[in-house]
Amino acid sequence: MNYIVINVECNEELAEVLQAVLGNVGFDAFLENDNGFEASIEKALYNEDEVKEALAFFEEGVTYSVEEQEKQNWNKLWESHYDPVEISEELQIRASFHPADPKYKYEIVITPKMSFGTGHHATTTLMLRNQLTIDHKGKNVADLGCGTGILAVMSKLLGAEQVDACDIEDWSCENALENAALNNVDLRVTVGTVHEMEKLDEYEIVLANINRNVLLEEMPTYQKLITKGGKLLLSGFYTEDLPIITEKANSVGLTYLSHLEKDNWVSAVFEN
Ligand SMILES: C[S@@+](CC[C@H](N)C(=O)[O-])C[C@H]1O[C@@H](n2cnc3c(N)ncnc32)[C@H](O)[C@@H]1O
Repeated sequence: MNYIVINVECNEELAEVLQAVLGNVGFDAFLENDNGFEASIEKALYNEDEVKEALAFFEEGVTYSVEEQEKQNWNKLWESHYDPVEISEELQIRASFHPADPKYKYEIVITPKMSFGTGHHATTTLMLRNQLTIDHKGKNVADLGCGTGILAVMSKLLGAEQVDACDIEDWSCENALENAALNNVDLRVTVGTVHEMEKLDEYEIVLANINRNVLLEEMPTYQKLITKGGKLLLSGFYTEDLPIITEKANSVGLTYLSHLEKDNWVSAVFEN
């Protein structure tokens, strides 16, 4: 399978914004470098006009080039650039080629490949930080849009009993299972959306780091998936979208509890 990779040269501030813009037109893997970042998308999903239109607004201070790459090359590139990330004093995310660091209570080892969820993106960081504040012991957890499976693995490290994960991309599901094995935990992983998960079980904790529109559309199903008193952790949307997300959550019977912010991204906690 081939991928379209856009190499964007810009400053750090713009990189955050542009990654979000490209995320909205389907790009789902981002690799930062000294001059900006690279973003990739499966070739079949790439729409050149849509991308040109999205980037036209940012002509000043941004240059970019587009190339086609094979999946394998992208993975090699990723590995050579991947640094460990400290999420909190307790938690570090690293690759298997980095040494373990005993100063952390929790470590998650990730081989990211093409999937989103390396710990480098603000939304992943915020979800993990929210998870660290929630009691997972003995609970059933669903991770919707699992990417690398990083949040699902975290749930297991925090003592969850059963963790089910799903993603619409089959390569993410494969990668989540690979990462589960790297961290010596068991996950059940399904290709598909929350509608597949509905058939499996009910959950005391539901995690969904996807995007604003998907969250708004799927919110009624999230509510049905969560046991009474259970928690819903959401991310993938900006600070200015917190009111509309909260309004939708309230309309299906979920109560806002708290939220964290980083680089204009949010992760919010709701209760059923
Ligand atoms: C922002 S990434 C989050 C990855 C990981 N959970 C994390 O927190 O870093 C969103 C993931 O959701 C997947 N996705 C997009 N729409 C989805 C949907 N409706 N249902 C399930 N997964 C979806 C994408 O393929 C992508 O892997």
